[in-house]
Amino acid sequence: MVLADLTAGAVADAERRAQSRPLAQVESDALARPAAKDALSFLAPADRVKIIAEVKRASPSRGPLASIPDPALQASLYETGGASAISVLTEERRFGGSLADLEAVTARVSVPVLRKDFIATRYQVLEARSAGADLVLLIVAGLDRSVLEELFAFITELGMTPLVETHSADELEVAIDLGAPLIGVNARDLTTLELDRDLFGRLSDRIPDTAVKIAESAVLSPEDVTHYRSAGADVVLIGEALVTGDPVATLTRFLDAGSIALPGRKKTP
Ligand SMILES: O=C(O)c1ccccc1NCC(=O)[C@H](O)[C@H](O)COP(=O)(O)O
Repeated sequence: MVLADLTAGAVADAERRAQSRPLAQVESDALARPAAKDALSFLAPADRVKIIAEVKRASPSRGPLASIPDPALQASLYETGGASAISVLTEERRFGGSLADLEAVTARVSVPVLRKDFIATRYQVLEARSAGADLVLLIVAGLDRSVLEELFAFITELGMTPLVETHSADELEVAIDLGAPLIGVNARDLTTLELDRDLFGRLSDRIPDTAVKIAESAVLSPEDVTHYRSAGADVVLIGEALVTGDPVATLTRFLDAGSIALPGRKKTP
């Protein structure tokens, strides 16, 4: 199963890193960092869609996408284009990412940065904070409930914001029970890699208005952004469409396409 393999590989890679950088060291590096940015204020619902733009070199579903020799430059172009946050895929084996990418990006941009990886241990969370991350992804389908709750609390304790990712009504219930402030619905089934761009629209009404509603994956055109926005997305997370061509121009077109006010949608506290 893709998700289980990705998670096992990410945990094994973190265990390897822990041999040269023990937990006590990464913890002290994490605690020495300036406070994480308040991601919720950057991603709060507004009269237009917001975008989390992803630094993504490759993926299991699409293979190599772009070499991205300078991830910090890529991220700064995203910021120039109007992204409200940056996602950095740090998984090494199938996405070609690294913690060094994350560290380079957090050093360059002023918007919050998400560590996008297959997080299953406190060590990985501490690595995220020590590299300057403001947000950490937790995938409901990849974690036992007790681990999910523990990591959610730990991320919050470290001053970061968890983005809780779901792909079904049942997983959404878990995210809501946790009190997740940012709830993502990924169009991609991480066990089969199939895409369902309509899933967000089927689930979005169930997400409480107190949470920021994030549609993830499968945006290739401005029409896809309009589709998600019209279905109630506060934020859209986009990878593949931004890593080639001119990301500033693409983001401008995407933001224009999501410039639609959602009647009745109030700002989160
Ligand atoms: O992208 C994949 O193939 C993939 C496979 C297995 C687990 C996760 C995967 N991607 C992570 C993501 O969720 C996306 O990178 C992100 O939502 C952006 O998606 P896209 O705009 O479709 O590149």
